[in-house]
Order: sequence, then structure tokens, then C-alpha cells
Amino acid sequence: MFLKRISNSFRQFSTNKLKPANFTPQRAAEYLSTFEGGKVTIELYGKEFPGIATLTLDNPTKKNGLTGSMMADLHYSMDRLEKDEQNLRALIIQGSNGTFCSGGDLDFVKKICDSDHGYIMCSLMSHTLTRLSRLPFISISKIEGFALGGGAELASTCDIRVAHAKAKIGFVQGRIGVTPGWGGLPFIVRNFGYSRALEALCTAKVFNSLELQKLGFLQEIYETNADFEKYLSRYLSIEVEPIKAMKKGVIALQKRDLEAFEVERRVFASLWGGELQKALLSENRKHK
Ligand SMILES: C[C@@H](C(=O)O)C(=O)SCCNC(=O)CCNC(=O)[C@H](O)C(C)(C)COP(=O)(O)OP(=O)(O)OC[C@H]1O[C@@H](n2cnc3c(N)ncnc32)[C@H](O)[C@@H]1OP(=O)(O)O
Repeated sequence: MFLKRISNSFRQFSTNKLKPANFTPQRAAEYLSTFEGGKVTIELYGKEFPGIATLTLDNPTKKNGLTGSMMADLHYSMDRLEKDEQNLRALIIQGSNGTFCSGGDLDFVKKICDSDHGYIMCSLMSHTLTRLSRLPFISISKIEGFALGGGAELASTCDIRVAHAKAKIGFVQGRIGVTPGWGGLPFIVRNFGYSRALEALCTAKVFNSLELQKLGFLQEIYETNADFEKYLSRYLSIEVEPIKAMKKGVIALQKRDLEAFEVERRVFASLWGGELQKALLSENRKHK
């Protein structure tokens, strides 16, 4: 009965009658990659900014709206970032051609507009965004132009958000009759707080950068790329090791249980008395 409802492309692909609930993220990525268009590229080791990787969303005729294959690319990007994480201190997520991401590519959205496909997309994207949030280094979304719908969810999942002064950001999912479906809800609540999150979602207001900085959603506003790079260079003065330890401790403490405090203690003790601490202590640095 379920198979009668799904699209032709799904029927062609799904020869072994898989149900959406049985779709692993890997299976969902394989399936969604058949919805082509756009790409996600990743540069692991930037020359100018050591230890800072860059992930770029690129679907120029759709304001970087994500197609199925871009969602699959994001999934595979997490594989690479998790594998090559040793020397990374940060990941920048950005869009090409002066805009961040306008959410789902609406042409793709229209093709997968049924509950089963929605479930498959959500199962992949929520898995990917959770992995993004748990990367052992910090993630920074660089928001230029528009971050709408799923694009705003993706930005919400990053540890830090930096936006251009003229950026526009909105959780506009309600305007097309849905809720966030990329797994970003917990991060939206984390960034805004409970009531402000519900307000942003239920009004679907498109905010400007200044408004979002006042609400604590944005950490920094930049005017030029040079300003952004100046902001980024702040992270270069701290070694990779303590950055990763801080991320680990902060993630664990989101839970605020006894086990989480134990992670904090272990992370702290793993650095305390180590070579790095001793070397830096011996420099007698001033921090004015
Ligand atoms: C699905 C859901 C989810 O959570 O999964 C969501 O993401 S909900 C959010 C889904 N996203 C949206 O509803 C965004 C709809 N788009 C817009 O509001 C607007 O296009 C803006 C993104 C504000 C950009 O406006 P602006 O006036 O600067 O440019 P424009 O409208 O001429 O856009 C340039 C071209 O990109 C296309 N375009 C823009 N956003 C698109 C999208 N998400 N999917 C497919 N095409 C898109 C436009 O149709 C237009 O195509 P032509 O040049 O051929 O005319």
C-alpha cells in the first residue's frame, strides 16, 4: 500500500521495497543523491588559515537551495571532516555567490512532497546536522545574503554564527506550511532560548543581522571579507588542543548531569600539566 503512494523515481530506485523507517542515513544519502543539482565542496586545509576547513554550498541558480544530492554531499562531507579532524580547529560553512542558503531547493521539494519522502529527508538531514554539531572542533557559519528555512537551520546548528551586515535570516518554514525538517530545532532553541525560538518559528519573521545579534543568535557582524578574516584570525592564537577540549567539555555540559561534569573534569585533567601548558606557562605571557 505504501509503495503505491511513492514517486516513480522512488519505485525505480527501491527495488527491494524498503520502508522509509528502515532507511539508514547512508541509504537515504544514496537515494537522495539521485535528485541532482548543485554541489557542496570542501577545502580541508586552507593555506592562509591553518587548521580551518571551509565547506561551501553551491547551487547558483537557486540561491544555494539544497537539492537531494547536496544533502548527500553534506553527509559525505561529515565523513571527511570526522576522518581528517586531527589538525582542524574550525570549520567555516558558507554559500557561494554572495548568499548562504535559501533552504530546500523548491524544485526538489516539490518532487519529494509526500510524508514518506519527508521522513527520508529528515532522517538524513537530522543525522548530518547532529554530526555537524558534534564535530570535535568548532563550526562557524558565515552568513551572507539569505539564510532561509533549512538554511537558517543549518546556520543554527553551527557553534558560532557570523553574518554580513546586510544578511537576512528567517525560519520561514511556517510560511510554506511545514516545521523545520533538517534536525535543527534543538539548536534553534539552544540559540534563542525557548520563548524567542517559538516566536521566531511561529511568526516566520525574516530578521536583519542587528536584530539577531541583539537576540544573541549572531556572535559577530562583518562588513567586508577582511573584517571576517580578522574575526577568524582570533581563533589562530589558541592551539588546536585546547580548542578541541573546550568543545568537548561544552558539548558534554549541555546535558548538565553528573556524567557530563565528569567529562569536564577529564578534559581539563587531560590538558593540565601537559607539554603545551608547560610551554605556554614558561612564556610568561601577558593578556592585555
Ligand atoms: C523546505 C524547507 C525545509 O526545511 O526543508 C525549507 O527550507 S523552507 C524555505 C524554502 N525556501 C524558500 O521558500 C525561499 C524562496 N525564495 C525566496 O524567498 C527568494 O528567492 C530569496 C531567496 C529571498 C531571494 O530573493 P531575490 O529577489 O534576491 O532573488 P530571486 O527571487 O530572483 O532568486 C533568484 C532565483 O533563485 C530562485 N530561488 C531562490 N530560492 C530558491 C529555492 N529555495 N529553491 C529554488 N529556487 C530558488 C528564484 O526562484 C530565482 O529563480 P529565477 O531566476 O528562475 O526566477
